[in-house]
Amino acid sequence: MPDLLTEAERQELLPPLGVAGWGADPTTDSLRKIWKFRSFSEAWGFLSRVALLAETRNHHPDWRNAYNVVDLRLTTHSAGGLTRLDTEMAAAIDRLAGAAEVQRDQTAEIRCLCELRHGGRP
Ligand SMILES: C[C@H](O)[C@H](O)[C@H]1CNC2=NC(N)=NC(=O)C2=N1
Repeated sequence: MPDLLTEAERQELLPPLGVAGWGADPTTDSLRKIWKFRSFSEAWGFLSRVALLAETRNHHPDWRNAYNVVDLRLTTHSAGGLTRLDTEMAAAIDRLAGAAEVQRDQTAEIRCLCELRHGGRP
């Protein structure tokens, strides 16, 4: 089983991920990132690539997809928190996202293209 990150490892590994738009979800000790793609098709392409990566690494994200938005969390369930599997997977996922807008404020409501139908401004 992978070891939980030590405090020193967190201080080394997490800040660069923060710069890349990953947030720390304190309640579940996980990394979270939210992408907004130009279409559902692009979001689904990304999900497919991440799914294949997850299978090859046997390490799986917890995620939600609403139309063009992907909201993804990484944690190591068996260890009960963050391990190197998560930080390494976060970096690998970043290489798969392509052209997508990152929603950095994770406290803001998630707005997807579907709201256009209701007169919203995504
Ligand atoms: C049996 C199998 O190795 C485990 O269930 C794996 C699969 N994928 C996993 N993914 C994640 N994120 N955490 C785990 O603990 C985990 N465990």
